Amino acid sequence: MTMRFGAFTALDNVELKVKPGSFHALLGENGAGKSTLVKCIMGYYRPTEGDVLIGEREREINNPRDAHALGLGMVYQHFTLVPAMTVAENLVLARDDVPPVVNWSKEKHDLEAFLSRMPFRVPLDAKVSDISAGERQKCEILKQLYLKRRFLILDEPTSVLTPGEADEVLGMLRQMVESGELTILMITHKFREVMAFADEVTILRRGKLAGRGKVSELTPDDMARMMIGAEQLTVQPARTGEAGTVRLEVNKLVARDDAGGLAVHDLSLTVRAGEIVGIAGVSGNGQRQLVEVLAGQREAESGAVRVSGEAYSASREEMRRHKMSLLPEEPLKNACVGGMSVADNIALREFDRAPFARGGWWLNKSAFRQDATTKIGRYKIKTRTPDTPIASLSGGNVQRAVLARELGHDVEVLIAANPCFGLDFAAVAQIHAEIMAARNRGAAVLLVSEDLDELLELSDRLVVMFHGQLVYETRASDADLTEIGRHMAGH
Ligand SMILES: Nc1ncnc2c1ncn2[C@@H]1O[C@H](COP(=O)(O)OP(=O)(O)OP(=O)(O)O)[C@@H](O)[C@H]1O
Repeated sequence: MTMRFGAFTALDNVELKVKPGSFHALLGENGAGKSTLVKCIMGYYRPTEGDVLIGEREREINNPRDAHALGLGMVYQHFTLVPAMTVAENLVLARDDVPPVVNWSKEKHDLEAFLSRMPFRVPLDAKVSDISAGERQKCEILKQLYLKRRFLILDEPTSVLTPGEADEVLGMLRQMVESGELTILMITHKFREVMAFADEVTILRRGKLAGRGKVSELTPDDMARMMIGAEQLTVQPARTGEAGTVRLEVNKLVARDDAGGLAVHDLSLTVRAGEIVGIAGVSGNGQRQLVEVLAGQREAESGAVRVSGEAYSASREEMRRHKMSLLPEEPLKNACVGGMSVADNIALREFDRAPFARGGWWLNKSAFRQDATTKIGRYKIKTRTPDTPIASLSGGNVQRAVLARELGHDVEVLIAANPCFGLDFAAVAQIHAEIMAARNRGAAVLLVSEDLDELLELSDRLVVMFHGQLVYETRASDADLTEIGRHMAGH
């Protein structure tokens, strides 16, 4: 299969073979072409050249409906269920043949019968907004099975799950594969998952087939080599220096969520210069709203934030004065303008100052482009040109572009929310190294993450957030995982 976007070749004569009744992993760096390949299979894109064969027969897949009719289904990284509806409503209404009047008692009866054949159960009458991330992902998978799709493509299905939930969901899928009910193609960045659950692996590098084989005959090192070729991994600097004075101070902060519920409740926290404070917690416990208040994207109801001793209201001028940087989650949505170029997005913080602007209004576009070109090189952003719209970059490369903008200069306060979500291991190594280097240079870092390993690796101090409050605090070096897990679950 070959797929060109204009003059750019995203997939170059790639071959992928998935055996029936197998669990196949698809690996590759950010921008390697994984999503493009599966979108071609699912009929979202029409490949420039190449075919999809199912059971050795060439098949015409012009749109996702054709793919569904052939039994192909896709589960995404983010949830697609309607939160305000029940699980049963979500399942029934996803069908192509929903009758104009639904006989719910019959449908429920049929659903119960369907569930009794499945290796895992979900609460049919619960509202999707009330169930955990693990249960939601199980529902997404059940929905595909309910719609009679027997070849499932999973695009990083565990990135919103805790390691325990991920193992549970993948373990159940593995059982279904072993019993011959299902075939799976899974995009992932986690070698642990590949080693534990997959039979075979295909590896892409820069749009080309870089390797494939049986997982039992490969080590994570072999796979990493095929993924990155001769590129060098960034080495993480050692932790140096002691924490200094308080830089960021949050005092009795109260903030509400969009529905008016209390999301952040009387929260107080300090972060010192040269210190990384990690916030652990299951997503949905107020972390997002806390970061939004610090980023100036949400009004606090009460409480105060101080930066370097001064009152702080998240204005652009204050952020500039205090050298604050932000790495929010979902960077394309929260930190970029999708239709604008990579260069313009990189310049968003500084565009109205010299050398990018003169007299406050004349914008020097060539200065934008020059600065962007340097940062594109330094942060290894895979983009055709600095003028390419940022929305057409792969997810990992959007993240790198935001990183280049936010960390490409002096930083005194850094607020990062799930900064490595969806990134390949080389990018994770680079971002972790950048965050540690900023800390070592004296920045105060607040790191919100759902990845406990990341928090333990980077933090000096760790706090647990539950129901909008900080319920536990420990030095990362003394952290006890069971204790942290207990507090994350609210016990
Ligand atoms: N609609 C599009 N228009 C132009 N270029 C695109 C489009 N979609 C993808 N690309 C380019 O194709 C390349 C492969 O992107 P793709 O999303 O397939 O990567 P990926 O391996 O899934 O990466 P990630 O792990 O970051 O999700 C990238 O360089 C991207 O910029």
